[in-house]
Amino acid sequence: MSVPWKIRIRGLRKEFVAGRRVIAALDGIDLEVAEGEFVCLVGPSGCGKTTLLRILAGLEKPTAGTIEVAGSDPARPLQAMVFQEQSVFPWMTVRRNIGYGLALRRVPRAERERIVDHYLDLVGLTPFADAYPHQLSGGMKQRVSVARAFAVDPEILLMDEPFAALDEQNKLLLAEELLRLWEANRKTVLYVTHSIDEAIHLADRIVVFTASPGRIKAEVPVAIPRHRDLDTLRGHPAYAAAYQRVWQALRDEVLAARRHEERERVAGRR
Ligand SMILES: Nc1ncnc2c1ncn2[C@@H]1O[C@H](COP(=O)(O)OP(=O)(O)OP(=O)(O)O)[C@@H](O)[C@H]1O
Repeated sequence: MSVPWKIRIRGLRKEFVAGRRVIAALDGIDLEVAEGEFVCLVGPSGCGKTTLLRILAGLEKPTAGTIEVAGSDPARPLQAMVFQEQSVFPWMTVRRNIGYGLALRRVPRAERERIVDHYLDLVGLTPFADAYPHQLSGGMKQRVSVARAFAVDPEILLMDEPFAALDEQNKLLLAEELLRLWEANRKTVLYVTHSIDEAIHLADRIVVFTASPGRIKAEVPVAIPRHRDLDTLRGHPAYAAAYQRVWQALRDEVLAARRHEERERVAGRR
């Protein structure tokens, strides 16, 4: 049976208990993401974006509500996650890092090598296939992480500020490469970023969260055709409109998050 959504979230609430305090991280999240859609999540610090990805990755349990991921093929992993911090294995070569998930899934060696070669080529790391992570730049290591996530062909891809630690120019290049990969292989992606610019570059739809506890404040479709080219993107009339809508929704929430953090500081909880 086919469903119109790939991810469906209903009434999601997540609380954490820290000592005698209960922290509500997410509250009343309802969200549907279509198959092959690229959705960016933006919101003030601490609004629960990472928590939402971790719940989708099965690393946290919701306090209330439901999360469903429509799986089309039981042989494929449900999700793969790419984190901000470099999560490549330092003792493995680039080739073995990219093939790691495939080896875990016992994909036969010849098939594994074929897939790894394909992604090495797509992320431009073929000449570095036998290098170790300490021989690579930060941007190259993140390319390895992204290639590893695509290589296992997950139903959905969860990306938590994957390029945040990189300098601006590398961030732009990596975002372009990610789009190239995604356009060749339209996965359903949930991508967390603090950058409105990056969100408009990447997303079909931007979901703006409120300050903690995170609720959905606005959903902004990005009506800019693909293939999006950085040279012309910012001059597109829909760019300014999307930027303004996201920033208007976000501004008050960032201020609210800042006030909350100041109160916590005064109370000595930070
Ligand atoms: N394991 C935990 N125990 C207690 N509180 C937690 C835990 N994980 C997250 N929180 C709290 O839940 C809230 C949401 O955190 P989360 O990291 O999901 O926010 P975020 O939007 O990803 O923030 P940032 O943009 O700064 O990365 C925060 O108040 C955080 O302190």
